[in-house]
Amino acid sequence: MPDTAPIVIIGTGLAGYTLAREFRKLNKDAPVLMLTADDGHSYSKPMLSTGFAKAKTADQLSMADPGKMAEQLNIDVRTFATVTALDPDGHRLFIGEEAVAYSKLVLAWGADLIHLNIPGSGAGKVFAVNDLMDYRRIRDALHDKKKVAILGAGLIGCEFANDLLQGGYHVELIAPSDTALPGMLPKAAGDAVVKGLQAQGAVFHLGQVATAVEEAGDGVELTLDNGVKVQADIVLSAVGLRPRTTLAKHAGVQVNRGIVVDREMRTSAADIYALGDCAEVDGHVLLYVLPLMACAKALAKSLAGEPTKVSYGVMPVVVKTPACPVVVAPPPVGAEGEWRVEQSGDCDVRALFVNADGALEGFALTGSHVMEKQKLAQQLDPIHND
Ligand SMILES: Cc1cc2nc3c(=O)[nH]c(=O)nc-3n(C[C@H](O)[C@H](O)[C@H](O)COP(=O)(O)OP(=O)(O)OC[C@H]3O[C@@H](n4cnc5c(N)ncnc54)[C@H](O)[C@@H]3O)c2cc1C
Repeated sequence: MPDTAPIVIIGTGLAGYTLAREFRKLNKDAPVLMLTADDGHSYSKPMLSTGFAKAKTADQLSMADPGKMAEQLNIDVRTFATVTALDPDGHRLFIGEEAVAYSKLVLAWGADLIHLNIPGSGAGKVFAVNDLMDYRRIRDALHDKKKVAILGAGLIGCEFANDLLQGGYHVELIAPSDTALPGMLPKAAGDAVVKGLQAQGAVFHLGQVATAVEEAGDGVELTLDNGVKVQADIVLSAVGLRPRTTLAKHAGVQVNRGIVVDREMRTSAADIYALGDCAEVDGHVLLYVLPLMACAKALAKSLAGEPTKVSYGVMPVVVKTPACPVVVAPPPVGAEGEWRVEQSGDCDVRALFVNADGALEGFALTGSHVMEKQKLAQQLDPIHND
């Protein structure tokens, strides 16, 4: 490895750019090279599922182009530079045939969309949104159109349903679950979200999967497994994300559900770190902004010479469905206990996850109960206590 090799960060999402910004606060001039497979614009990904309601174009959601980021942070940014392999022993990575040396390497390359591969001639009208370029594509596809079929009723499916409804679109959601946000919320709270979105005009096909997607006129027709046909201008697939692990695994870096890192974001390979949607930090795979911010701050210090462990506090997740507001602090994986649910009206649910000793381990709040977030969060133990 040449002495002059830069710190290389792969990924210019919130994880990559936040790390670069935090690092520059501590070290003004160590060379940093950022590589990204996309156009390198800095944007807030959570805003993508609020863009139709606010009538924002992709350009309006971009906060800075890569040139501006490079100038602001005194870094190099290479766009449309897809890393194809890692060579941890040689302290190199590859962009196709080109080798790039690093002193330290940070993997901030996010998560892959899960694709369903539904058979039929309409596959070209199935979209998914996981970055600003996807958002640009779906906005273009929806120009002058009115109807969207959404596959999946998880966080992203429900947020886009709410957003598209607010933007004036007709929305039908198709999901195999029996309620919204399954796995994240107890059923009563998921049902409150379903009712809230229905009140805004959404049509739900729960307990169903799409078995075919065929072109029909300018749009598509989906066939559900109960035989029902759903017509739409386009389909938005929102069936989930999976941390990107393939290149790391091929390079012999330990992966599990995500790229395995300790609380200093160190992978199993020397001088390689990971954070954000691709990382499994101390056993936690949390595809949200607050965890990656905490990781970026800690890793910036470590890269600047002060080894620092990340400390996760209590990090409730706000689901952006104003039709039925939701805040959830899921109980720890494997926690034993029960949901105690109180409900008033269609949309107002307070669900508390309580263990055998009566201690609060998690909560899910909808409607007017979201106001209780702070009070309840104070009663939860942080993920890390030190
Ligand atoms: C619609 C939507 C709404 C959301 N809303 C919220 C919310 O309200 N609150 C919240 O906390 N979280 C929310 N999230 C999740 C949150 O946005 C993500 O956890 C976070 O943005 C992930 O950032 P990241 O930098 O890890 O990954 P990404 O933003 O996905 O960045 C990955 C980067 O890596 C690059 N890359 C990938 N592979 C390669 C390669 N081989 N070579 C080079 N570059 C590569 C990509 O081009 C990109 O630059 C939302 C997510 C979505 C999709």
